[in-house]
Amino acid sequence: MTPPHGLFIVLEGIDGTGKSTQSRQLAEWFRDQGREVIASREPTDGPWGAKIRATAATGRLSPEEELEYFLKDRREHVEQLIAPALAAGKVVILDRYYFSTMAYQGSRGVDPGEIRRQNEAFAPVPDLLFILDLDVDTALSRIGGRGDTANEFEKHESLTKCREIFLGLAGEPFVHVISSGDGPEVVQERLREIVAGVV
Ligand SMILES: Nc1ncnc2c1ncn2[C@@H]1O[C@H](COP(=O)(O)OP(=O)(O)OP(=O)(O)O)[C@@H](O)[C@H]1O
Ligand SMILES: Cc1cn([C@H]2C[C@H](O)[C@@H](COP(=O)(O)O)O2)c(=O)[nH]c1=O
Repeated sequence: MTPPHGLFIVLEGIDGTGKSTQSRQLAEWFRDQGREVIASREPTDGPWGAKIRATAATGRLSPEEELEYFLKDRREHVEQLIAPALAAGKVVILDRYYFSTMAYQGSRGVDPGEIRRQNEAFAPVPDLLFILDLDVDTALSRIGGRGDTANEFEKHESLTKCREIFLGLAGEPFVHVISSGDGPEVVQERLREIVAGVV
């Protein structure tokens, strides 16, 4: 029997907008419907992802070095997890992908269009991209409420630029900007309504 067509969903947005919360709930929803789901995140928990995460505390690399590390991490992620899962007809839900590279390394001066070109040379474009949108002050307060202190990637000025780059993607057919200012249940219902329209 031919497996169902894989479905590739990405959640993006600045730190604290609820990506991890929504990804978990969306994965649970699909599993309740009997679909096989691969939920993952970037930076990954692999060697390159670990190197990147370490810099959140020790101090960031140059924008160019960060870009190279994220590309290396993502190539492994696509080859080892994303592509095989989609080929097997699974649902893949990512908490961050190359649109974060466009936003975060773009906010440091690397051309977002060039970042997108380099990534789309090997990384599949998702079927759905949800951009969770929230003002920076509220996002940072949620990070504090989570018990974390803002790290080197979570500076107000850079997150403001990141948010602008994310919102610049609005209007593309696979992109949906979702305000995450409402409660998590309300946000999840909005995601499910859009997903239900394409599955
Ligand atoms: N809609 C919401 N309303 C209020 N609080 C929320 C909402 N969604 C998530 N939160 C809370 O905000 C904090 C950040 O949520 P979460 O970790 O899911 O965000 P994130 O986008 O994954 O953050 P990061 O990018 O830093 O990992 C958590 O404490 C979470 O419980
Ligand atoms: C994929 C990706 C991520 N980042 C940044 C964004 C975050 O501040 C950190 C860690 O991500 P998490 O959601 O807090 O786990 O990494 C980036 O700069 N570039 C990227 O491509």
